[in-house]
Amino acid sequence: MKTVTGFASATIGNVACGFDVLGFAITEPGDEVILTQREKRTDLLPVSITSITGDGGALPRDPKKNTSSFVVLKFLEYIRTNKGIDFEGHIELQLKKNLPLSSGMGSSAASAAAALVAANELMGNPCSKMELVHFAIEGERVACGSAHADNAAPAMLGNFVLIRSYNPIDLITIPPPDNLFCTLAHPHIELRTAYARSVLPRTISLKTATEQWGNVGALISGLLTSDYELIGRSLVDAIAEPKRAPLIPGFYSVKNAALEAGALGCSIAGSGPSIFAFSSSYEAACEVGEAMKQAFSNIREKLQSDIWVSPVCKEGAKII
Ligand SMILES: Nc1ncnc2c1ncn2[C@@H]1O[C@H](COP(=O)(O)OP(=O)(O)OP(=O)(O)O)[C@@H](O)[C@H]1O
Ligand SMILES: N[C@@H](CCO)C(=O)O
Repeated sequence: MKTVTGFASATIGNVACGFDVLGFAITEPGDEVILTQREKRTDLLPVSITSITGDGGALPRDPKKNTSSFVVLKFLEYIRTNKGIDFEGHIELQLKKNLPLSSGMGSSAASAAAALVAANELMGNPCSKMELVHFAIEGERVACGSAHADNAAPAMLGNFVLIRSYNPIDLITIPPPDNLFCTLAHPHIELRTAYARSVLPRTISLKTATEQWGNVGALISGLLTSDYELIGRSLVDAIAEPKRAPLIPGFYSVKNAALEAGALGCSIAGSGPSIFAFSSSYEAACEVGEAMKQAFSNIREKLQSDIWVSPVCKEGAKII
């Protein structure tokens, strides 16, 4: 019997202007997946879920429906076909769900990335993280019907990750500037990614597209040159934010509070309802967090929120 624990942290997709093509990881919170290898298969499938904590009973226990176990099944198929490793035993999976569901914090991707590094370790590390990330991305299809990579890729690889192409997958990791800090405000409501995607426009005008790709290019340049002012000016989303803001009570009040408190920029984290902001020091990011929390509690709905202040995580999914 061998036991391994994988950890992967929350991630923030889109980063304002990079809808489905840009995301980054923060250092905490994150999901933990504990895998225990048994010699004998105890089920038809080689993976079974023995416990899930922290989800209030909301997540599927069927191994084909939970992202954590689904990606391990895909990984085992892959190493059998491509690496000549035919695993005949059984894997018991325990999921410690520390990330809130439908939060915009990449909850489903964190479970998948944590499970994959643990499974890879159990099997003697036959795959690189660049190989594993493909399964994590497929896990997103199980979670919300779309295999977007802007949570799964940074959950696995850390840093900022730019998805240059989906077909074939071409991922570019971008290390963060040294003094960039993220404030993440998670209001206590849920917004399902599938629904938040359904409100988006199917087509956009050339004017909107021009504005958006100008900002994506400038944001990448700002990250690579540690130009904090440019990073701030580029955090503009002309496509998703205007459509999703009405789904998040108090979105503009919280965004304005963050900017007034000195944030470089602020937008929706992934598909929401969480909201993120960047600052150029830890102290500034903490002040921004207080302002965001206060603003959520001041709106008509008086929303409670959790605040995290974090640098960008450079490590990605890991064994703990
Ligand atoms: N291990 C898992 N963790 C979280 N959600 C899972 C997991 N496995 C399956 N799901 C399914 O994914 C859905 C949650 O997905 P959703 O994409 O809305 O949340 P999220 O991962 O927090 O999203 P976001 O990318 O916006 O942060 C739920 O329907 C849930 O059943
Ligand atoms: N890019 C995805 C991220 C989901 O967290 C979306 O905006 O729908």
